[in-house]
Amino acid sequence: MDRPQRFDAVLLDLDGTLIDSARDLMEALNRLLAEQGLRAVDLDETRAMIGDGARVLVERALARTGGAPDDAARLMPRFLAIYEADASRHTRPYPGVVETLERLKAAGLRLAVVTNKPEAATRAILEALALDRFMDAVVGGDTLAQRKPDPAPLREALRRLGIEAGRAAMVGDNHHDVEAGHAAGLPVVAVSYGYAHGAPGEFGAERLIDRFPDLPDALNSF
Ligand SMILES: O=C(O)COP(=O)(O)O
Ligand SMILES: [Mg+2]
Repeated sequence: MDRPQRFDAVLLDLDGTLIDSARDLMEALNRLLAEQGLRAVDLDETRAMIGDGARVLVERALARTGGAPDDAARLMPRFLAIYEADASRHTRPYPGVVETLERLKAAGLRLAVVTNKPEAATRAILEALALDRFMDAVVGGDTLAQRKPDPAPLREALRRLGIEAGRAAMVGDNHHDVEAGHAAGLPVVAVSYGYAHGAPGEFGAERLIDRFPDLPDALNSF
């Protein structure tokens, strides 16, 4: 691909955009829930709860299974220990992600992950899946005090890349990716295959793609 005229950098959401991580998150949740004497959640329930960081994931899982959502804060260290010990057993990049990231880098774009997943787990997964080599910056859900939909993590990624908001695009699967992107002054490409809460076509993103390999054309269409 040619370097898109409008962009020098692309900020990328992780879960539901670059990687399908639902099964490892479900298995970690189910170990935690079993320890609390609560029922297991299935994959569809897990997908519907991903997207607002680990703490909200645990809160939602407790609420759904008859536990006390208020216990989430207390249970976080245990959940993260379980999840981080085995975060990439089943987690894989979506089809065409590796090849597409290669194309974006070859076109001279700088890339950053901006995710609500805690940074330690994010870095471990990126390394395990050999995606870390593409990333010029990584901002996790606990890197700053704010997380998406707050624009602060996107601004922090741009600062680390040395890129102005006007020269970057955001890519993500959820409404908070669109909100954060717009609040930071970035156009947004939404993906339709992730863990969206609602219809991705209705989030107000400038472009909607059904496959990650459609991203270069979407970026070139601005
Ligand atoms: O950890 C989560 O809830 C998901 O994170 P992401 O979709 O922002 O990558
Ligand atoms: Mg996501």
